[in-house]
Amino acid sequence: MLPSLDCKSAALWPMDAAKCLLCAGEHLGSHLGSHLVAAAAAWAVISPPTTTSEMFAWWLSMDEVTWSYIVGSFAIVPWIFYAFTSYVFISSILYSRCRLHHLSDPYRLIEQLPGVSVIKPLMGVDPLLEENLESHFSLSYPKFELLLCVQDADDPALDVVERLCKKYPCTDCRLFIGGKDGIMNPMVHNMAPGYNAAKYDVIWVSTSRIKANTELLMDMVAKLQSPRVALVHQMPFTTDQVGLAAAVEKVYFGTNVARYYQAFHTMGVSCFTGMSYLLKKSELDTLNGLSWFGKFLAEDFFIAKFLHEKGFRHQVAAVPAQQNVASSSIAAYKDRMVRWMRLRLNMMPFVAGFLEPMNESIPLGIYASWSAWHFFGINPYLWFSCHWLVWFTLDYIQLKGVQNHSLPFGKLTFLVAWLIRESLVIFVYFEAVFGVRYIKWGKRTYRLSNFGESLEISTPSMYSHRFLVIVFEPSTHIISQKILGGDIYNFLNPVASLTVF
Ligand SMILES: CCCCCCCC/C=C\CCCCCCCC(=O)N[C@@H](CO[C@@H]1OC[C@@H](O)[C@H](O)[C@H]1O)[C@H](O)/C=C/CCCCCCCCCCCCC
Ligand SMILES: O=c1ccn([C@@H]2O[C@H](COP(=O)(O)OP(=O)(O)O)[C@@H](O)[C@H]2O)c(=O)[nH]1
Repeated sequence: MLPSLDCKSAALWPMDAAKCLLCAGEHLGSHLGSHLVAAAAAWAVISPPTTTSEMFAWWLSMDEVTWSYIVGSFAIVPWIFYAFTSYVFISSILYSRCRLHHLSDPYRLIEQLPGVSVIKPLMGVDPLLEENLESHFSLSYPKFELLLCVQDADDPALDVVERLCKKYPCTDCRLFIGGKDGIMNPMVHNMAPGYNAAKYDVIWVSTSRIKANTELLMDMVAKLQSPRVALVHQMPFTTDQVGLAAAVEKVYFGTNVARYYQAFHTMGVSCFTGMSYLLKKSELDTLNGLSWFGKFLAEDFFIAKFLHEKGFRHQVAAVPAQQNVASSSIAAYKDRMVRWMRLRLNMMPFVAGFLEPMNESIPLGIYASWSAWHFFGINPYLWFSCHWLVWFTLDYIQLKGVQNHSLPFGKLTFLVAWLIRESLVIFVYFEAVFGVRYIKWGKRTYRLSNFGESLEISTPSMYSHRFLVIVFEPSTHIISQKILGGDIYNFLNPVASLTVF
């Protein structure tokens, strides 16, 4: 039964009036019918609520003042994000202009350059792998060794390694094949024998994508000399490659990543990506050595965390890391972003799950446009357009600062790549959230839990039963139910979905 109401005492706009109409409806017909009649009448006869507070108050039968406080609190949040984002934009643009690309002079700081053990984990071949490896073989640093770690004996990277060993017979170089048993993280598994055999205290982990040069190594070595510093890392960036996918990658690393990387550095917060970094082996060994970090998938995050907790500072190298790969595609870029996002979601759920997306241009723009309308009555479309224009312009300035010379593409390509990057974030986020525990890297899928601290190799049975899909097959006109043989990652990936169906 519907609550009975004294219709005469109604007419307190709009809730009571609606209830009164509901009451009238009760006398007229069926239960559901009465609700519909009442709702339609309330909207048709009485003018609908005009402010957000009135609307919520009306919907949820709550007093309007309480709702206006609640809605007002929500409307303030984007301005806090704006304040933070403004700091991030300004500090990182200034950082790129004033600190980045300013090399330390090692000879001024150090009398004798220390030896460096360079560890290169290798798996598979990219057309530019040889160029990347050669840039390490040909370093003119006075004392270094190359520790080349190849995943398994039939990896095609071995041919490239053999060719370069013959070409540079004077380079101190050793080869390790097959990794160290019992280590989950595939990259650490691969690098462990090289790390254990290193003869110098300064270790440089330089992944296969990285193209190196002597100046950047000198700069990193100089920065590592302070007794308070145990880790020097390069901010990730890319070399100049042709194609839209390469432009999207450059835009991502040169805008979004650079912004956080540099701004957090100015705040003393470590933002670290483990694709190219120098560390003191003696200090990592007091934390049980590199192999111990192989129990995490995000070894870089935990190395940085534990060294920081030991009281060490981290330094950012003057030169951004030059990821030099030819075989990039937007799908591969998206998959990498999903993998990284899942890692961050496991390790920092609140930061990656809420703060990070809320500080992306589209969600923040929509939120702030509503807030500007709520507080000041500003047209939300106008606000969003201005918001995007400012964001776009600042990103362009940021990218130019990180690039430090002319970009390999024009403004129109930048616009297209930027739009793709900003829109893809939303898909990446949702794909990462569904199936957040499962991360595919190298040849395996892993399952993470306990804030990224527990890691196990995932078997198909652990996730194959999770998604029941209704399939319509046009050729036979049959509607059937199928169990998806993978996690939602496959479901959201159009290419994989086609294969499954
Ligand atoms: C009030 C608003 C607050 C906004 C806060 C926004 C927070 C944004 C946070 C992070 C964005 C930075 C993104 C940097 C790129 C990260 C890349 C990444 O995810 N890397 C992971 C995987 O690394 C690879 O692992 C394999 C290895 O071989 C590869 O070479 C690696 O690249 C990596 O594991 C994760 C690193 C996490 C770094 C983020 C640390 C940020 C900490 C921010 C703390 C924020 C506090 C905010 C306080 C206001
Ligand atoms: O199973 C694997 C996966 C990766 N790697 C190496 O780990 C490094 C980082 O891999 P990738 O570029 O895939 O990581 P990302 O930078 O995308 O996180 C590279 O040198 C790879 O050769 C490895 O040795 N074994």
